[in-house]
Amino acid sequence: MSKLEKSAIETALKSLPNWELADDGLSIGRVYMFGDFNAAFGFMTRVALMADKMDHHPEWFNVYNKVNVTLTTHDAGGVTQKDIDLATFCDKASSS
Ligand SMILES: C[C@H](O)[C@H](O)[C@H]1CNC2=NC(N)=NC(=O)C2=N1
Repeated sequence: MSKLEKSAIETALKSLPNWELADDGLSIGRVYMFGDFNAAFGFMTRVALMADKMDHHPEWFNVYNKVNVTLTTHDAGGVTQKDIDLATFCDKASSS
């Protein structure tokens, strides 16, 4: 899958308002806050199952109720449609 141009990433992020393009342009990221660790880990579990189905895995960091998610496509060396699709799923999974 090929790397998206910066303008295409910015267009896609209009539908993902809490996501930001990293300064180096190579990844997108978002911080999620949950009520407690149980809710945060439930989110991570839902995303992990989908990520494995997609064969596309997040870089993330969890402390208690906070999850920092970074998405990039290593194989392409930047952001691809797979990152946009997984970010869209993360947003859905964060409210289910
Ligand atoms: C062999 C396997 O398909 C690849 O290594 C997959 C696994 N998961 C991946 N996840 C992410 N985020 N980027 C990749 O390029 C990637 N590649």
